[in-house]
Amino acid sequence: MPAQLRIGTRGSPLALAQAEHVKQRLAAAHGAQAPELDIVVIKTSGDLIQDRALAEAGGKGLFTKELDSALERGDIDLAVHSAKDLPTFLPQGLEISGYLPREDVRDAWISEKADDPRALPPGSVVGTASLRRSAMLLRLRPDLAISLLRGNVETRLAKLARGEIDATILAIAGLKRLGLADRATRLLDAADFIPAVGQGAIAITARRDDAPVTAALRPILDSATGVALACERALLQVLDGSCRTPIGGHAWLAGDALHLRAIILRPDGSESFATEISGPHADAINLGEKAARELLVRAPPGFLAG
Ligand SMILES: NCc1[nH]cc(CCC(=O)O)c1CC(=O)O
Repeated sequence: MPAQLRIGTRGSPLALAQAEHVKQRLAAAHGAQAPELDIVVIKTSGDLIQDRALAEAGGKGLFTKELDSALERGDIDLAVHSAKDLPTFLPQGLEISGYLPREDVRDAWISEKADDPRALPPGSVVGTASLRRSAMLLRLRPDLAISLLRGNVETRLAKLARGEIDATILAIAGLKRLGLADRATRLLDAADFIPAVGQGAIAITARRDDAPVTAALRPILDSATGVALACERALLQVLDGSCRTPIGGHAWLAGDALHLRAIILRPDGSESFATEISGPHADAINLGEKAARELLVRAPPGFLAG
């Protein structure tokens, strides 16, 4: 057991809450033998960039690059991420050690104007920076206006409170971790509002060759979440969508069977392709890849180019 574990995290309130959660889990799992646990905040370029075009140009790695470097340099021993924000590929020397047990994967609808997207008055403005949420909303309600809404969860809720937008959609997992679950007006059914790959799961990355850290993490990691995430991430990897492609993917275990629901959409919601697939959990990666290939065959050429 290492004498000390430095837990790297971004500095947003959600990231800090997740790092604190990991720290508590480690403390509880190791009891009196627990190493000294220190949270180390790392500033990432994604936190500094408020402009969506720039953020898109940088891709998802924007939120993880500095954490990766800190791990590689040995400034931290593990890094805590929202699985949803992890890019498909990590630098060579790093790996996903695993995931904490997954939270509720669903999206939460938040609005005082209507308790469901279908009931919102025509032409209402919904704030979201997520292409997936925007495309799924427009699929249901092409008349709605989407307002780009960057910033952390609190910023978004403040814009809603000031009436700058009529509704927003956020992951219930994030709201729960921030103690804000009571803001949710309703939880959207994951079967027709398919969550993002990784939504609701906290991932831990570490150096690939760091056996003591990996061993210290083992008791807090959840294998069922690992199976579901391996499937979802295989889907994403084969789809290889640009960061401008709306993609939903949700896998879950029921007994020994693994189920996967996946969707790709045009950003304006005018066209979408969805699939559902099941199989033994040992085939997690194959199932994800198979679903992705099916979607690629059905969609017209260039669909994923955005
Ligand atoms: N991209 C931002 C982000 N990354 C993870 C979460 C929520 C927590 C989760 O999905 O695990 C959020 C905010 C949101 O989508 O509402």
